[in-house]
Amino acid sequence: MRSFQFTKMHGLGNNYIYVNMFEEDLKEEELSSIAIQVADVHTGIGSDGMILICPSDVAPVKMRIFNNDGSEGKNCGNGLRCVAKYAYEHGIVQKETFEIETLSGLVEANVEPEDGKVHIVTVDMGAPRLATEEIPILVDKQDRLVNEPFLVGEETYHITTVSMGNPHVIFYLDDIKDAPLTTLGPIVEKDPRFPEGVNVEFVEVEAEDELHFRVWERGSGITQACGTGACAAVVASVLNDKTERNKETTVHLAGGDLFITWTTEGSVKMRGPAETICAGTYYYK
Ligand SMILES: N[C@@H](CCC[C@H](N)C(=O)O)C(=O)O
Repeated sequence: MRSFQFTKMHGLGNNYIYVNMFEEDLKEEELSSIAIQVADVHTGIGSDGMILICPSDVAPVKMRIFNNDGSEGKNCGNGLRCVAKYAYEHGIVQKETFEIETLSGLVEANVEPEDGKVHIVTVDMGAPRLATEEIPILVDKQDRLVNEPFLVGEETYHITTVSMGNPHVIFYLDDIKDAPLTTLGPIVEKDPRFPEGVNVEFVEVEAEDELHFRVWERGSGITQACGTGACAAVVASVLNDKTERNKETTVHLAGGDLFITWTTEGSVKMRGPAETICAGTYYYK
């Protein structure tokens, strides 16, 4: 039997098994299968997926995220806050502001320690990418998709697409309680017009600085929160003239609140919690 040490952490209930790859040595070709195993609630630990905290050539630390179906994502907002907390608390970094490498580029994290422990982290997520080829979505239009008609079956919806390093599609609803998470979510996630799949988000506008948000995540299904998705929802809401640029917007997710600003300088700043659940040894064959 083989084993590795893990820490389970969550950001607003979006929970992952974190593995410190400065100390552990998991085989590259087994990462996808290990993510599926640890995420299983019956025979594993139970989680939305697995996140690796890795050495980097260009930053003090690098994050890799695997969804609970074993697919590798390119970014994870809640994961970034937890990686920042872990890196600071475990001495991987000594500064309160530092860069984290992701598969979609570098971001900057700022931790707010109290007695050596971190509970709140702000991440400068960089600029959203809006061009259709950067989402990617296969449509004739080359520039951004904002409130564009989108046919699913016989129903026409209106969508806005945003990449925060990973793909998001936003649908607006009058009442978040009606979000068709398990019906529209999986169909749109795998729609061939999104060649890499997509994270599907439903948003209700409460006020010009307040949104309600629910998500069907690519590769993981319903989760309590999606940090990149909440950032994408704030960007989409500015593009749709529902909220204001450079003004902090409170996003109410199933697991709690995130505070997000799309700054006039271009980047999206996300502030929110990061918590440790437990740590231990995971055994596998
Ligand atoms: N929960 C995450 C996003 C995780 C990756 C996503 N499912 C993808 O495949 O792009 C977040 O907090 O951003």
